[in-house]
Amino acid sequence: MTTLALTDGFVLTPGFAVEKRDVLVDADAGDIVEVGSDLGADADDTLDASDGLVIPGLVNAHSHAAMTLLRGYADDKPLDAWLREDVWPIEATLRGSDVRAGAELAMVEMIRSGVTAVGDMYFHVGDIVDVVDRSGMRARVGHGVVTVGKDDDDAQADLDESFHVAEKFDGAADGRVRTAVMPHSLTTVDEELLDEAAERSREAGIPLHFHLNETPAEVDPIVDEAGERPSAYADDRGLLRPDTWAAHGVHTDESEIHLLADRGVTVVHCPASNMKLASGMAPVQEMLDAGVNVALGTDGAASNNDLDVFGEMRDAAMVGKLAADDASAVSAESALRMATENGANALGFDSGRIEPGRNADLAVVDLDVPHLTPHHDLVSHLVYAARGSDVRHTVCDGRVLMDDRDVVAFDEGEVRERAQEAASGAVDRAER
Ligand SMILES: N[C@@H](CCSC[C@H]1O[C@@H](n2cnc3c(=O)[nH]cnc32)[C@H](O)[C@@H]1O)C(=O)O
Ligand SMILES: [Zn+2]
Repeated sequence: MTTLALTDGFVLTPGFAVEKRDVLVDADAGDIVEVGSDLGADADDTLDASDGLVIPGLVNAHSHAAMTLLRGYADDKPLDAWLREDVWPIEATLRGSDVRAGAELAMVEMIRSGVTAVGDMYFHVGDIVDVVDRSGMRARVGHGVVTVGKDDDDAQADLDESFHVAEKFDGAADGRVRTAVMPHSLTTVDEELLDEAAERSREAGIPLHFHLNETPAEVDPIVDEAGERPSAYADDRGLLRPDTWAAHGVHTDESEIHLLADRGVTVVHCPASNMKLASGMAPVQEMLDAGVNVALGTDGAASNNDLDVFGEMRDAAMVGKLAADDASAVSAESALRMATENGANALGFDSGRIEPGRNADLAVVDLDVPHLTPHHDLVSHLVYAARGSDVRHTVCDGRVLMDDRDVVAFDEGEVRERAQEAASGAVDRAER
């Protein structure tokens, strides 16, 4: 066993107490071995966590990582117009090498801000898997299926591709990559193909991920045509299961909240994206009260516009209070739980809590800065005052991905250059 000790820091316990401890990790197995005192002396390697707080690596449960290429390309528009007029036309020009460049930029950005696991829906998934593998991160990935506007053969082929991708890449990167089948949404995939997605994925034991109730335009047509709320429609298709995680859940009524809770579905709250596209406010505190597993996601960088999950925690807490007209709604503790344990549950990873036997997915936040002083309550600081750039070290699966703000796997300058080139090339092709 090769061991790594994170020494001399404070550690966030599963109960969200903060204790002065070392964390000993099995770098081969990728697990946490022990949380205790004086564990550095016998370890093969050490990572200095002094003046730092060791937290579970954050989980970005809904993203389109390669959309970093479109950051700042089209802003200040609502979802439907933004997708149809700007995003989809330029995405149509993206090649595998572009998606790779965008994913590299995303992984560097996420590692720098202490994210160790991401749920990602996109295309050219093989390229994304390759980048995840090299980055050292953990991911649950899938091919997003859109069937509206396609003939039957093309629609079927897109769904088949999602299954092909899910089967081919599951367990890649020494098991750090897991997969799911990902119909884009209930309104962009035809009913029969949603039925097929549900049935085949259930038989094959593959999880499901889709956008749910992001805007009224994703709700009203279903209510009009099927005569029921979208979550009931999804349930009739067999899409609501404990291994389902759905993004957004903004326009979700009380009956749906109880249905989602009952079926064990995770809802990924994406507060920045929901604010920026003016999609609305998800009933987060109501979902938490009903027992829904609520996680956090950035969504793509083109609707956020960064991949900093500290920002999502703060936004979730702030806007959650505003929407509930209650300053006690979406507490710091619940926002932090969403970004750690709940996110890990959503993606099916044994991470999100610092205790022996769990995945050694960790981040060390530098506390030695003005905006995190004084130390009344470090959970409060993580949610209300910290930002991604406060992360000093990132560890995933027992390996150091960022050491003292130096991302190990990538040359950041080269990554930024490749992303800039890919983005410019895509714009040229889209506007030609
Ligand atoms: N196979 C599909 C791609 C689906 S990937 C997932 C899609 O979700 C899109 N997307 C990004 N953010 C959002 C959002 O907030 N709501 C809905 N879709 C989004 C993203 O641009 C991407 O096209 C195709 O060829 O068009
Ligand atoms: Zn999305």
